[in-house]
Amino acid sequence: MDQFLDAFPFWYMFFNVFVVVLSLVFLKLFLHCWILPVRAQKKLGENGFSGPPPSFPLGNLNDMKKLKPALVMVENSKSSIKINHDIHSIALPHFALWQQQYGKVFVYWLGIEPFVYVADPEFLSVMSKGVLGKSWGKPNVFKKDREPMFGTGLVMVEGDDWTRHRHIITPAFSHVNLKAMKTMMVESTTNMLDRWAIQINSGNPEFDMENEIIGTAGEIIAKTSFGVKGENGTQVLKNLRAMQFALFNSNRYVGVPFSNILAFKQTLRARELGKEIDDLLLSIITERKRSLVEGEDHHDLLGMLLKADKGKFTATELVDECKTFFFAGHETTALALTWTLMLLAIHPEWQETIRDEIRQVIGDSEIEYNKLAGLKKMSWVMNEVLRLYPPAPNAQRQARKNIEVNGRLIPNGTNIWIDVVAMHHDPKLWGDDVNEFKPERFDGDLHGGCKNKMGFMPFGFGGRMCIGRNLTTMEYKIVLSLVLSRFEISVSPGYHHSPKYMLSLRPSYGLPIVVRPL
Ligand code: HEM
Repeated sequence: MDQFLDAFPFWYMFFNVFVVVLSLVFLKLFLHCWILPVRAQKKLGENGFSGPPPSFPLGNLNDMKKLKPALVMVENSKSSIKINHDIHSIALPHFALWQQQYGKVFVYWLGIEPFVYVADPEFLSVMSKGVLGKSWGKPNVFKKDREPMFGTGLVMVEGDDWTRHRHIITPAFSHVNLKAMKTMMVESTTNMLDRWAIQINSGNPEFDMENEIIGTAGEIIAKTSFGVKGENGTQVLKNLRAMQFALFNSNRYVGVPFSNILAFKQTLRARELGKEIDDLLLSIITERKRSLVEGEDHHDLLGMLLKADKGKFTATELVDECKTFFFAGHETTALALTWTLMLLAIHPEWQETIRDEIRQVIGDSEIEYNKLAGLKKMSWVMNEVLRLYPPAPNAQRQARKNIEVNGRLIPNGTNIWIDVVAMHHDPKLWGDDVNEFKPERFDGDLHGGCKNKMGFMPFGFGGRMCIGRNLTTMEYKIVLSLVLSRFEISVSPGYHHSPKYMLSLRPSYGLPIVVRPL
């Protein structure tokens, strides 16, 4: 070997450079995967953050995977079905267990990423106050993982970029603009209900409501975001759903070094679909820009953005915002409606109350946007559903510098995991009836009587509160009004109540509902 290297000085030099580069790569990996996490763990420990002991390289992922979501007993008697809504330990058993051991604020690890778990609204309100609030970004580990879904859309951007995006996008969600979307929502919902009527007439009154509503909500969000018309639109919708499936219907190890290689097939598939979606959306945007010059109007979010934007967004940013609207607004709204149908199906008295209100406020005429605000009891029901079954069951942040909260230092780079389900089901915040379906708790109280205002946060908190909440409320009220005006619903005996966490909070086995025309 030495003779070979002496004879070939070039190879000798190359070998040396290769060894140095390889050593540097190993050193960087060692620093990133071992030294920094160990240092972070030590610092967090010194600041009083304890938690379940992590192992390398999975952190606490194995403990989390071991504790599987359980099935809740559904009491089925002749007259009624009783369902237990105490779901925290069902959907998130690891957090319920660790909370008992370490309290409402503790540290756990996703791979080599430390997460401070927070289920204490007091802690949350201190950490998100004023200047402190600006010190938080979105976890890099999720930005990378969800890049094909959100890119640099509003959900993921931070700092000055976030201010710019939010400023440009906010007017698109104004009441005037939302009003123009009513027809699209009524049209898609009526098509679904007409299909139901045909199926019931053919002798099959049972529907998987999760499927039904997700399909219709997907169509609505695609129409209201970027106009789903034509082949391009339908293809985008299909690809968007396939990408979400590729990313989240698999066993992935977020936070574990090289986990992308472990889930190579899914990652590749998501990237391929992402590329196709980007190309399709780009062609829709180019076409829209052309038709805008010709004075054509489009009453969807993209149309409104293009009109207001006047070149402030690049084409890539517009593509990312369209994807963001779809992913942030599609399943969340669909699941709010799905859980509502489950709860109303087991509470026929509330079906009747809401139906009366619809008769009084809307009557037999066509739904008008301005009348939706008058559906007050429906708003209570919506809030109560979002409390018991929040479609966005957590929020995450990452410290962009060393931050002190209540005298405890959270080191730069530490992630925060806010457990919304835990806070929404905490008897100390809501009282002994916390797990009962009681929409009237929101009568005259936007926080439903919660002892701490931060304890109820279905749409997030602070400046990053959901930008689509008015759109969602409008869609929710339109779909529910149309459903309850034509049908009454009950839960099928085949329903298994087992809410599970998969990005959103969803039924594990669908939601079979029996539908009867009124
Ligand atoms: C029931 C329905 C919905 C729920 C429960 C929901 C929930 C949330 C939550 C919790 C956040 C804050 C996330 C965080 O702090 O990290 C958020 C942000 C966001 N939501 Fe929604 N959302 C819903 C519907 C929608 C709809 C219909 C759209 C758009 C069409 C939308 C678009 C967004 C966007 C763009 C953000 C990021 C806002 C920002 O960071 O400035 N959401 N949503």
